[in-house]
Amino acid sequence: MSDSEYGSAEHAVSAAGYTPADDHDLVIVIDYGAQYAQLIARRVREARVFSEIMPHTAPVDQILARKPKAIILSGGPASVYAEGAPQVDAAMFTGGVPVFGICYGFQAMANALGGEVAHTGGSEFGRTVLQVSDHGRLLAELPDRMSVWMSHGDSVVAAPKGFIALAGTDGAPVAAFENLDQQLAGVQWHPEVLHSESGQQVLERFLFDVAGCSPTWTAANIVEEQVAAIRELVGNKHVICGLSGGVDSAVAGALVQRAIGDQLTCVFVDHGLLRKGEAEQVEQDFVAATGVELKVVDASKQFLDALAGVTDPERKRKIIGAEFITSFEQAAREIVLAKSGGSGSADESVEFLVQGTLYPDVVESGGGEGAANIKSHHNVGGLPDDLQFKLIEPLRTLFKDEVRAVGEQLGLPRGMVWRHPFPGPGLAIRIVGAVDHERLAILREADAIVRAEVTAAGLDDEIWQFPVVLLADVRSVGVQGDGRTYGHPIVLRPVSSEDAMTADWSRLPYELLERISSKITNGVREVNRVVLDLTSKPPATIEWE
Ligand SMILES: Nc1ncnc2c1ncn2[C@@H]1O[C@H](COP(=O)(O)OP(=O)(O)OP(=O)(O)O)[C@@H](O)[C@H]1O
Ligand SMILES: O=c1[nH]c(=O)c2[nH+]cn([C@@H]3O[C@H](COP(=O)(O)O)[C@@H](O)[C@H]3O)c2[nH]1
Ligand SMILES: NC(=O)CC[C@H](N)C(=O)O
Ligand SMILES: [Mg+2]
Repeated sequence: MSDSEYGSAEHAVSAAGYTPADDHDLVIVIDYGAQYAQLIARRVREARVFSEIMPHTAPVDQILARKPKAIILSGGPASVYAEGAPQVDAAMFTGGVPVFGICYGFQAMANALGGEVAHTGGSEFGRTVLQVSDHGRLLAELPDRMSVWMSHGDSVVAAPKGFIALAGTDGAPVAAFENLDQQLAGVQWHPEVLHSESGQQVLERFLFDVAGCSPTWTAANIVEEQVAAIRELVGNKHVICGLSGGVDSAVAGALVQRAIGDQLTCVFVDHGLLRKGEAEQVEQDFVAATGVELKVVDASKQFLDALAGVTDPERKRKIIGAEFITSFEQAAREIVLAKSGGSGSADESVEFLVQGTLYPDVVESGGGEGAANIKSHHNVGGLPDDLQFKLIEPLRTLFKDEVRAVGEQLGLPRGMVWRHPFPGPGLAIRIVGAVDHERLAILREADAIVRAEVTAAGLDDEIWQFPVVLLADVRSVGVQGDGRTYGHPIVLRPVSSEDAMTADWSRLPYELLERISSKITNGVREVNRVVLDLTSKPPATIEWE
């Protein structure tokens, strides 16, 4: 992944992505292939310091050119002494910028500065007891013994010269160190995961007491900053916003509306892959709350024709990404025609498209080196190469919970801000197999039953998202009304999450599951079996495709 995809200053100019105003500190997380790089960035932001991720392949001068107030080196799968392992350029430690190493980053720092890293045979995975020998500044006022989360096979056996070792575990003789003169520190454990006792405090000790960062940033800051940036970028041009009824586009649309008022038209594409009642909801909720001009495009025939017979998830995603843009282009032409009284003159063309793209969409769409491409989100990796619009994506560096904070700041209704996410490709990626009208009708019915039951049980706020999936190419034998049936299974996939980067399966009450199961098998033709997905993310993802 290139650093511009991770959200560098570059796209801020071309696409009005978000970079914080100069008066906020920036902390760069260098990603060594960690599972938790996003989580580190989120924790730093929770400490009210803006943070972005860059790949470990970025040259040091490029990193320093962004003028970070501090750098954090993430964990990673490699061994520092293995051939081809990513190394830290020693220039990272002499640029006058404080650096904090976590796990692999800690080992790489030790290795680069003359300490010793070895495979001691004392691997530690999961909960581990840490004994503090010297609190130093990094662990000041924290308990002498802490339960921390480890995931390593290598250990630092000798700290580099000038460093003070602060703590150890059975498997890691040096589990934390600091060098205050050079503003360098590191820990073997993962302070970013919730299972690590005092994890957030350790990060904050580094940010504030070692690195001298100031806690000035909040997601709400972006309202003011983005409104000004968008106004300047757009001038008097007309802008369209892809509005889905979901949280992200509602917040992005409301933000842009605040900047440019009626120069904005929102475009809702009814692609025929929506859930029951969804189209109506967009009109009722968003238009009522904001008074924005809304254009509804019925493109269901185009989408379903283009998807006919397609079973490969990535192909579905690319087709949907391209069809969305075709719909937006068509809508833009019609809007220009209407505004110009039929003349459609060139200077009234629509140059900009607003999308509610979030940081996880960008990170997960990956590609290139560094992060793997898990799935192409229709609004990032699924975009066509010859895109005619310039993109405005004011939420491109934010996580979901941060977007919700911005939505509340903008005064959007609670029900809209806290709505469960629904993916842009809609039910197409919840039908495992080819998509057609009949299968969509089956899934739509089952999904409506699930949503009604969850709401009736008062559990909407407990569950982060609840995909309902149709295994359209799987059949199993059932017995219904004393007769044999050969129907499809429906999968229930309720999850808890904070930001969709990781998730756990929701422990729902058996009575609710039972009600859902019997209502679906009684009420939905073609379904004779209901199953529950008990997988966290990772190893699975939330959606099935
Ligand atoms: N039916 C649609 N019509 C127009 N634009 C859409 C539609 N579905 C998705 N989009 C665009 O794609 C973007 C990404 O979709 P995504 O589902 O991630 O976000 P969302 O729908 O705004 O929020 P949420 O994640 O809460 O569902 C949206 O922000 C929106 O700009
Ligand atoms: O707008 C979207 N376009 C997409 O192409 C897309 N794919 C997944 N999702 C949503 O992203 C979150 C993480 O999903 P996964 O765990 O399945 O990757 C979950 O909230 C998914 O619903 C999408 N949203
Ligand atoms: N999680 C990590 O960063 C692990 C670092 C290194 N691969 C080890 O096993 O020790
Ligand atoms: Mg959505």
